[in-house]
Amino acid sequence: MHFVKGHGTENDFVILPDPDAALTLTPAQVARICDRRAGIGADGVLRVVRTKLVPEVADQAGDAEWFMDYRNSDGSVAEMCGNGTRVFARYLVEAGLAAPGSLNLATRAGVRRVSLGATGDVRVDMGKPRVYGTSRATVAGREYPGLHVSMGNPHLACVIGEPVDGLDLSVAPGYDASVYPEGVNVEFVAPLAEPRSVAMRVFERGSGETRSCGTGTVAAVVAAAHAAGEVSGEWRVAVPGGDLVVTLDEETSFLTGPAVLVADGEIRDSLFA
Ligand SMILES: N[C@@H](CCC[C@H](N)C(=O)O)C(=O)O
Repeated sequence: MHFVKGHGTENDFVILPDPDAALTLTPAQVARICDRRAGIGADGVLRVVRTKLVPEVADQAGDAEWFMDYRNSDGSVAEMCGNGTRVFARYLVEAGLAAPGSLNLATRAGVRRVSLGATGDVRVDMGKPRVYGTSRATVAGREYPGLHVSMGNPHLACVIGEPVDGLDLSVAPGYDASVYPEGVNVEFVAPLAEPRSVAMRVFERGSGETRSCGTGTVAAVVAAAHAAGEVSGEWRVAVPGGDLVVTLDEETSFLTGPAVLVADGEIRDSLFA
């Protein structure tokens, strides 16, 4: 099985080209591929498959030729992955499966429009963030209030009054399972000195702490903007893996940043066994 490795601000993925939907990928296989010692290592898997061959999404995918089948590193399925869409689009262009410019991608959360050149940053229209009130995360016995934001997948974005570096995210933050029955991605967000600039760390559902999360950065900006009494504007989000730009307007949100492919290889059958 051919694979490509890529990342977006160090949120890293194993890309599995499966244009004809020949691959049945089990959660255990995904977890083995993503294992950083016994496998290739990644925060998640992006299976690249023709949308028309995936009945669960084909009906709502419009003209999106390619479906991003995203899996977390524990093998669980997620609705959306913002950095994943950017890396997926970079792969399509570099593989000659799409031309530079704008293209629609199918995801489990709906169609996302991605814009990119032959090289350089990738921008994705992430859709309108949905805010469902407030909730709380717990870290090391301390409670942090946050905003419940849906980016197609669930987020709890907590603006905190301290630097994010000091948080112990080696253990999953606690959350209210009655609010998030399917689990949640938890962001901790600290405003920086420059206007519209925040630092963020994230504990992702199904992957643990990662060095970046695209849907999480948009949720973080929604929470930071909400705290600042703003609803639109361009924000810089500093994550452990680099910098991303999030733009909010009344209708939608955009995520812009680097997406890089770093390796090609073959997975041996023994990893799938
Ligand atoms: N890293 C992703 C989000 C991946 C899915 C998430 N862990 C979930 O389960 O919802 C991103 O860049 O958005």
